[in-house]
Amino acid sequence: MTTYSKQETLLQVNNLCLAYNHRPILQNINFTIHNIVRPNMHQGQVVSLLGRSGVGKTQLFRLLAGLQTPTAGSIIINNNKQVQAGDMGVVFQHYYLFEWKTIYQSLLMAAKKNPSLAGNEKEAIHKWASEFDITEVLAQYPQQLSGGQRQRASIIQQLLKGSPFLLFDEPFSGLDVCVLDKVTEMLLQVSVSDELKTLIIVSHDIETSVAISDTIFILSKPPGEQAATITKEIDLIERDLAWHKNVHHQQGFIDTLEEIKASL
Ligand SMILES: Nc1ncnc2c1ncn2[C@@H]1O[C@H](COP(=O)(O)OP(=O)(O)OP(=O)(O)O)[C@@H](O)[C@H]1O
Repeated sequence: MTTYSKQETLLQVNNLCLAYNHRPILQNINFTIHNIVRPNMHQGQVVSLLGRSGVGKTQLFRLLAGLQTPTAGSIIINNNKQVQAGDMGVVFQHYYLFEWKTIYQSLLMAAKKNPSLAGNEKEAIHKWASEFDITEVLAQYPQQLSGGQRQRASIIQQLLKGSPFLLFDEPFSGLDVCVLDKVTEMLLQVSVSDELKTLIIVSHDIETSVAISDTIFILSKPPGEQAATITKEIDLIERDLAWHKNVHHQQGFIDTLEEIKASL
């Protein structure tokens, strides 16, 4: 079992509710993300929110991104600040990039928003571009890129902004197996780049999410209820399933997938 400790609270969701015209969609959502520390390791957090189609994942994603106001409850980051639009780096499913700007121009705009990069924007862009293999497309426009290249460019765009939180909407959907492997590797690389970097992945891809996360939260509707809530938290570290490569064949991994399927 890997040695680790859970330290300060990075994000706290308290009794979050959302309703449209008095129709409840999300009810009393509560969860906490802690800073996970392993001795001599740079280790961020990778958390997945899993749920069936239509259960309310996109609504929860929009609330976490600060793009939607809850009907009740709160999302607190940095101990006492209510989350607002712009606090989190948001990677949308369709990899939003400025179509009329080259990739380099878009990345430069993002880097200029990050005061800690002042004067070093160009170096930071080239470092991430080289690390994620998009150097050769920096001078091109988004429509000239493949889906995988667009995805990497839009992740780098958010990384350059420097937010400690990165929120991903369905990052694995529509990817072929080879690209999927690259994307999961890239996300893990991002998570170890900084101890306080927190990746929150909203997805319905159970297998990929379990393979790369340290914690899983299940969003589902309890029997007889109209609205969804977090019905289960699975600590993959406790199960010794986090931070291992090739975890797919372990019995604990297979059992966890079955458990999640039964809970959705
Ligand atoms: N603007 C809106 N007004 C009223 N109801 C809405 C609105 N937006 C979403 N909903 C409802 O909220 C519920 C959850 O939708 P949401 O898009 O969050 O689901 P999801 O889990 O992301 O689904 P999928 O995985 O299929 O994208 C649905 O019943 C939907 O009809």
